[in-house]
Amino acid sequence: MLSVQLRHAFPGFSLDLSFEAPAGVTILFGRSGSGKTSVVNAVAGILTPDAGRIAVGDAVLLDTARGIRVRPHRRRIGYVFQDARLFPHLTVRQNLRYGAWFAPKDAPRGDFAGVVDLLGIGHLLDRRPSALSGGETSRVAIGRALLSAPRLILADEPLASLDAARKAEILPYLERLRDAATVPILYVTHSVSEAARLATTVVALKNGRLADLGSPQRVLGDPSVLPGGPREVGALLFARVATHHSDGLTELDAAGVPLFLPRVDQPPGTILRLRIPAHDVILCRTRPEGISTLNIVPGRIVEIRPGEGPGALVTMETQAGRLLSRITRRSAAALGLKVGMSVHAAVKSVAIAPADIGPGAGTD
Ligand SMILES: Nc1ncnc2c1ncn2[C@@H]1O[C@H](COP(=O)(O)OP(=O)(O)OP(=O)(O)O)[C@@H](O)[C@H]1O
Repeated sequence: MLSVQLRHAFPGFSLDLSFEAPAGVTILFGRSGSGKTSVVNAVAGILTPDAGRIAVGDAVLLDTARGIRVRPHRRRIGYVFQDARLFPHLTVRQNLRYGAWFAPKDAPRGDFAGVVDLLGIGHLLDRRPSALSGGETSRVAIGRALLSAPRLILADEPLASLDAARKAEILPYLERLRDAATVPILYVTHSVSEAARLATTVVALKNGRLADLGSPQRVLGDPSVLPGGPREVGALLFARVATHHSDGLTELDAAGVPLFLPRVDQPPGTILRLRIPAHDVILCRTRPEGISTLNIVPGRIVEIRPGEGPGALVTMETQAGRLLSRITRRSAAALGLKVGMSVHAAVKSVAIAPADIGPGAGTD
């Protein structure tokens, strides 16, 4: 468990927040300038706040009241950067071992073979960084961080500079890391898809304050804390891969509700999380007929939240989980939508982007 309490004043900006990050991935989320990097810098020891306490388990890294301030290189933090910063003159194996070199003698030794296997880099061990693709370089850098016997992993927008194809290549390894790592991972991103794929917990920041903290299902459904506002709001559902059909569709089972998606390359039985953007969900008063949409999910309205513009966000409780639909207020009025009303949500199979689907169980 990482515990962070910070108070700091920059000219024109102040940070005042506290949160606890359990094992798994804690996504630090917020608009540009909300204070994410300042929090990361304080945890890393680059920024000494006016007041604060930072601890990982029993290890106190900072306690201004007690005059404790562990120096950055002694904090035992594994960093995963945007640019991987491998040593060009060392092989992959030597780069990985370099991580362990600086681990304290009494720290638990990282499991070299296990980390190599987790990241799928066994065939790269004798190569130099110049002979690696960008995605492979990132995986080696993650391995090096893991082998430094860290108490905590800090990842500051590690995928921000990569194109979509490379992100898609690395995200599965980060998912494996989330499920395998025993230490907390504090992960900064602006991307709601990345947050939905990886988060165990989401910490949302606004103007240097904690705006919300909780499960990705809940926090990613609140437009007021998302960096992109209502355009990014969506539901996070959990479903099991049931069958791959011969026409290229994969059938999922979301708590008994069948959902059809374009083929998802995961074996039957795998639990998936899928983000369903609210703007892709159509609401119908009655079960729609004669439409092309394959996924029709019955539910009950539990909230109607008018937006600042012409839109409204409707939350439905369904057997598959909470679904969100962004419609116009005009449509809400025309349909006479009210809390408690039974409705049907229609979700096109192809509306759910591959980047919004990944393995991972729920966190509630
Ligand atoms: N050393 C500093 N001196 C003065 N102001 C600072 C300093 N460091 C950060 N700030 C201010 O603190 C605020 C938060 O910055 P921070 O970099 O933590 O935000 P962020 O959420 O990480 O933003 P981004 O997503 O753009 O990286 C900004 O307004 C920034 O200008």
